[in-house]
Amino acid sequence: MTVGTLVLLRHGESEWNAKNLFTGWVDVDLSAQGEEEARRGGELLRETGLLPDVVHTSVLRRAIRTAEITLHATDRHWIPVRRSWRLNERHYGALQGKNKKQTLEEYGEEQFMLWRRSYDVPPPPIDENDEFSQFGDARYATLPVDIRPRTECLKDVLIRALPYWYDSIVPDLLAGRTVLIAAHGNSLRALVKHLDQISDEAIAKLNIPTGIPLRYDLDPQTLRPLVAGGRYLDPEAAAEAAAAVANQGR
Ligand SMILES: O=C(O)[C@@H](CO)OP(=O)(O)O
Repeated sequence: MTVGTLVLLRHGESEWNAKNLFTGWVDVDLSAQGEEEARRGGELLRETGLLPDVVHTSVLRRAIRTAEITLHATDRHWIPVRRSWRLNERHYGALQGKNKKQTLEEYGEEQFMLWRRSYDVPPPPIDENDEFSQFGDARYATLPVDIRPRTECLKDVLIRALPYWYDSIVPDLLAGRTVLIAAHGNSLRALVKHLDQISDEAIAKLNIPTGIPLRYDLDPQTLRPLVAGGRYLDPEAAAEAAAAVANQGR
């Protein structure tokens, strides 16, 4: 059995990353720096000859635009694209729209980190009528109300992402394709947790930088990574940027 190559890409810096706001399902755009990061991501793919055959994104603008810019830079703007809410960022509940630094000051380090990085503690749910709720959003209109989240912890994200992984992404990999997933910090953390079998405790320390492609070569039988953690196409920039993500709020 053969297997294709998996490339994970967190969207470039968004306008709300730049303002240090919890974002989740709020559909903000890329910042100018984020657009530049997406272009650089595409250049890295082109330089290393890692040309995607198919792309999967969330239904959020920052991932969709990152995929477009990245593919444009690799001259692969024509490949098939599939989108699913199952690749969306983790729904940040009532924290959506709140400043990370102020939240840290108001609730303290322990609570802040529980909400931000614990595996199974979700933030408080968002009110349906909150200005940052997605309850009336047309793109989720066909989702039954009982699976439309009001908040999510990382475990919830993994549970809703796995059906898409197995039903839509794995078949592309088993067809030998190079598969690009353009998604989000926490939906990618959930996928990486699954692939690398990271413990519930250890996943709290894993941060994914914006705009740097992460390559995974997989065992064709088990679909587990041949190299744990995969390989960033620019490892030095990735380590520096991941440390900056870890320090957000401080
Ligand atoms: O705000 C968010 O939606 C995410 C990603 O930007 O933030 P964090 O890294 O704090 O989980």
